[in-house]
Amino acid sequence: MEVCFESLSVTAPVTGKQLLHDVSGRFLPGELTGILGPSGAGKTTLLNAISGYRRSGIKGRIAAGTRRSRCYIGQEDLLAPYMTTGELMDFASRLKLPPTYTSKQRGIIINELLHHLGLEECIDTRTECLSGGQRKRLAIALELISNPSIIFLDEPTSGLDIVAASMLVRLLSQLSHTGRTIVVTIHQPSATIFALFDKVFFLAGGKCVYQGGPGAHLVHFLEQNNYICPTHYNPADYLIEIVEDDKKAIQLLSNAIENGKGSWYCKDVAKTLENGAGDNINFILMASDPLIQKRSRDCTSFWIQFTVILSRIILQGKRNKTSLKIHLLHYSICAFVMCTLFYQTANNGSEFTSQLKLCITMVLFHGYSQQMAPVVYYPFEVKLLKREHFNQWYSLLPYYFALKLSKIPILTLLVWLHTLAVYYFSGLPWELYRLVLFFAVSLMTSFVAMDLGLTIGAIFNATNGAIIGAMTLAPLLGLASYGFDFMRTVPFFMEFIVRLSFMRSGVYALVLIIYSLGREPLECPENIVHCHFSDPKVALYFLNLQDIDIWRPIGDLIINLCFFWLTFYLALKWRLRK
Ligand SMILES: Nc1ncnc2c1ncn2[C@@H]1O[C@H](COP(=O)(O)OP(=O)(O)OP(=O)(O)O)[C@@H](O)[C@H]1O
Repeated sequence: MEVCFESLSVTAPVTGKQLLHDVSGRFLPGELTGILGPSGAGKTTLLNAISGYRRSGIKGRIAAGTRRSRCYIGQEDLLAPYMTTGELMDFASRLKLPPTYTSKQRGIIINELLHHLGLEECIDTRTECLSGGQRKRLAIALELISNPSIIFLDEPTSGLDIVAASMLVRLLSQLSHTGRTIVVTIHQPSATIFALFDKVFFLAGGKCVYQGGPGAHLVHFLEQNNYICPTHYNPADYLIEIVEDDKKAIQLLSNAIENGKGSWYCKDVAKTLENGAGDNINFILMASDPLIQKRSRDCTSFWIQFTVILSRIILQGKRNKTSLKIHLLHYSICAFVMCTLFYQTANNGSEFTSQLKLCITMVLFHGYSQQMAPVVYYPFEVKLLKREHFNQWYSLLPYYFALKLSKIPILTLLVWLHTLAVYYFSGLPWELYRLVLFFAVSLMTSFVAMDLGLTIGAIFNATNGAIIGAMTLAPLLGLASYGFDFMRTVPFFMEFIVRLSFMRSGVYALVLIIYSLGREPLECPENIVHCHFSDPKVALYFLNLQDIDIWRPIGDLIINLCFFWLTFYLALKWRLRK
């Protein structure tokens, strides 16, 4: 399958700056094509536009196979952590190959690919322990499982030494000669790497300054335009130096090659595009080679995707013992501190404010613990999701449900242990329904906070997310503790506003659990004269909660939970479309 594009322009979304100016080109099957040019020339912009990775601000016509027939491997080495090469290959093969393939057949394909890409000895090595070159090769091996006919790679040699870089490009060259169209961007290739390309597409200042064969063709083209490449000089280096030193050269060479259209094999680009071109961008669905399509992922059901993704998350969770230990330590320390602070205060009629503080501290602890962690770790996972989803590994819905389900067991256990300790040592009555409700409210608060954190992590990067996360918590907490000492005079509209805070709902629910549900009078120490809050009804009256049913704040929490489930899903959807 070939890739061709005509009069392609790309503008930056906010500034409106034009990044590519009406470039045209054609990349043929069975060839390795390099998009070259100085830094900032627009190589990544072009690759992202023709691969479909970028969708906004594009004008022109593009034909680049179907979404299933192409894959994109970005500059960052995005590989799922805590998995070995073999496990990751198996994970990808279960998603990408039709379910009719037996594990033996999948194993044969995996071994063949690992052998071909020189990764056999790394089969039991964890992805985070692989070298830079091995990581790049694994990223390619993973995509090759579905046998794509077009592969786009952004700067695959970045971070590699010259030997590893040449090895990788040689491998790409071999892969392209099996009938695939492989397009890579490379900043400034060495002479050895340059010679491995079948075709090169030079960009400078967002314009095409050369398209065609490397070596003699390029030298000849330069000579025709009065640029004589010195003998024994890498023509790629020479062209980059020309366009960097002399800005007029960009216009001159771009005119000579008609901004990409002038190359002999580009003459019939328009004809190819005629088959299905639209007004703006249009990915023409080209006839697919049945042999190439044989292994493509097209029939893994929701259930298969869900179970495979869930098993990966569980495996990663089991391997990431540090995270589990940190969580256990955090919950244990906080439980110890809270047990000490509120020791036997929940059954003491003279400790009314301590009981309120207990409720606020519980909600603050669960809210803060569960919101801030995803804000920091989730942005990396979103990048991985984006790449795997773009390359058609799985759909969003099975991923979403697998992720949500995977969070339940550990969080439930942590919250249960914490609640049990605080409940017992604070002196709350040992009644099953009260304990279960106290735990349920703590758990719901944790889940709402986690979904809020995941939503922020899905939208923002870790730096901005940490700021937004902290900024969101502050008003929510402010609303949670607002007006407890003047509750009877709180205006109606403020009552409505405070209900928007899930933390407030959590605090209300805990207060009602402590004082309602047929609570017996609290004990009063002998030396205390005024102990009117020993009567739970007085406490509820003071807080203006005497007529509020316990299910109202719990209902508010459930509404918040549903709202943030939806928000998180929509945030992911938006991020994947962006
Ligand atoms: N969103 C944006 N807003 C404004 N300018 C942008 C935006 N994205 C890219 N650019 C600019 O477009 C130009 C091309 O960027 P691009 O990343 O495609 O370059 P490149 O050739 O891949 O560079 P490098 O080899 O250094 O990665 C650069 O000057 C860059 O600053």
